[in-house]
Amino acid sequence: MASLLRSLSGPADLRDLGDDDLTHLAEEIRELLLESVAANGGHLGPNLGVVELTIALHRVFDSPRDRLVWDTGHQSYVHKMLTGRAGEFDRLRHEGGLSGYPSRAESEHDWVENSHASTSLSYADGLARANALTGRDDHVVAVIGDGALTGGMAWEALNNIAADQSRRLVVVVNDNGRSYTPTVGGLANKLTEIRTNPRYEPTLTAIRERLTSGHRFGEVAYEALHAVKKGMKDALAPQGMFEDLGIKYIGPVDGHDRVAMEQALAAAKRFGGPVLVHAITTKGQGYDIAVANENDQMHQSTPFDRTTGEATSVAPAGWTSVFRDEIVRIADERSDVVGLTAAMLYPVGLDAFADKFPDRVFDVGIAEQHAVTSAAGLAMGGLHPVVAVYATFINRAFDQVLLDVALHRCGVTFVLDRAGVTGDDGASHNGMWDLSLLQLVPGIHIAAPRDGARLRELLREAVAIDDAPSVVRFAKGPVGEDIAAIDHVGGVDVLRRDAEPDVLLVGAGTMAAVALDTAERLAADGIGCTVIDPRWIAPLDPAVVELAAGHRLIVSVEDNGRQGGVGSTIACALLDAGVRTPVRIHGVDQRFLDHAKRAVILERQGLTGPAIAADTVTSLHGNIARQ
Ligand SMILES: Cc1ncc(C[n+]2csc(CCOP(=O)(O)OP(=O)(O)O)c2C)c(N)n1
Ligand SMILES: CC(=O)[C@@H](O)[C@H](O)COP(=O)(O)O
Ligand SMILES: [Mg+2]
Repeated sequence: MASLLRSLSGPADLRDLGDDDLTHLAEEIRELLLESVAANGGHLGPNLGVVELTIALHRVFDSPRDRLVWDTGHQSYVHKMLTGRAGEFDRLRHEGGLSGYPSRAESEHDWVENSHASTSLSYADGLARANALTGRDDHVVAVIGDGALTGGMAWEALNNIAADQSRRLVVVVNDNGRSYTPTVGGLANKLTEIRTNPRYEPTLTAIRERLTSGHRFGEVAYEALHAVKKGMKDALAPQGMFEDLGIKYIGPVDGHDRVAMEQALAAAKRFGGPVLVHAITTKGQGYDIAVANENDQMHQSTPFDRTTGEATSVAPAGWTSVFRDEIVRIADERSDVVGLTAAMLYPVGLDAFADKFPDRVFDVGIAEQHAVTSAAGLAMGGLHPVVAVYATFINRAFDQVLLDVALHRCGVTFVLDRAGVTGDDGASHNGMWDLSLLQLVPGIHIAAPRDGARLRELLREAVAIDDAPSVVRFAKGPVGEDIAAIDHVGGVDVLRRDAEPDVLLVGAGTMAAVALDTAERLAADGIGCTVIDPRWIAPLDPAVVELAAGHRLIVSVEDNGRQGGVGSTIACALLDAGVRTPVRIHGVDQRFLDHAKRAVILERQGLTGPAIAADTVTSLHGNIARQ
């Protein structure tokens, strides 16, 4: 790591640095970002885009007295470097190393760990109210991206923030025009209009040329004009949207011009009421390969080669690619099928569908609640929507699934990618709640495919359901080899059947492979098993209860929280049927998991063949002893 960055112990040290040092510091920060993300993976584009903005923030405001809240938090690496953690970036996103998001355990400068977008303004509203009520005259600053600003919560918060003109609350909109892909919607269009106002640039250039043509004074005069640059933008690019709300607007400001940013932030700080600073930045700034990357400007990178920007290891085909291909085949056959994404067209695999049928895939911005209820409207209008989101993000749209889709018996299919433990992105990104939440929804159909073949089958079965919500959920990462069934009982696939089996192993989704591995290990101990994959978690197939009755122990395995998951459902069904076979439920502990690789967390959680086999032997002997 370079020297100046190493010399900083905290944000206060920034205030003694001169312009040249600060310019050099920005270069060192970009070098460390490239070095650490190339080695470890992470959010390169977003962080390269906020280097000057973050330096300016920490020079104008006094963290942690002044609270700085980062929306989504994926763009907080620079903040971490400037708050004493630059030396830890060699272990970025490593287990026990630096988290890729703010972390209260890491620093007093960090406030919000939740990586779900559009929450920062609500936190800021609460913090500012608390300051007012407790007599603190400190500032609250929320940094929110243009993408996160398309989330409904952000506007609920702005409505409240604007209600009280006495609160010292600064909203910094980091407007780079992108979520992963370009940000969409009317708001985005307005921001783009402000950002690219044709009248502003030529006028400013003309003034710059006139002032600096040939004499020294001109340069000084132009520099002095620097501070009023924003005023000219106000005049030339009217900013009514926010000021009509009652929030003072400052900008647009060049987010890579640290001096301009500091002047705008200082003006905002002096303002003493709710104020919005509109910073214009470029995602990937300083690394041309990122800036030029059309898909996502290296929003989220796996380890890569800095000279080419190419991933250093090519991951095997993942679940998403199976979905990406099959949904296009389905769309070919069914013109009523449409797709919805919440600003994640490529990550959820709807890009091929959108390429072939651009009028049938809708990007609604980071607005999952809207996506779900809009899908209900699409279904009422005679279409069959497929809403593709990461499993953890469906949490915030639970009420919409329950009362906008299911209550009206709308045929909407939810494809939940990244279901189960994801690992690297910390507690709020694990998809460990969807089975527990969605099994509460009356009439819902939930499928958990065990392999690519089953994903294709179950996706087709799901889109054929036109009178209820259907869900297909699958994990992050590579999809294993297809696992053929050797028999079927009702709608349940039998994957293994030993002679005189003692144990019924129920493997849900990706855990079917773990269940088979467990059975192999138990067989070596002379314990026979039947291994089944229910395919549909909800409604639970009665065959599971029938099969359970013929065994001495039921062992369920799932990549979901234990509370209210598959195992709970099976145990409840056995109780209801008066089947007294004991049940062992293997799932994810119901707690927030620190970041680590998915495989490491699954191992820690005992969701492996060896661990489950050992527990089964103990339980079986225990049960034999009790009977
Ligand atoms: C509720 C929710 N949905 C989706 C995501 C996935 N996601 C993470 S960052 C991001 C784009 C954020 O764009 P923006 O707010 O403009 O920040 P930028 O990356 O451009 O700095 C998305 C969609 C999320 N974190 N939270
Ligand atoms: C913050 C953000 O962008 C997350 O959505 C995360 O990066 C997803 O990562 P994966 O797409 O690698 O699961
Ligand atoms: Mg953005």
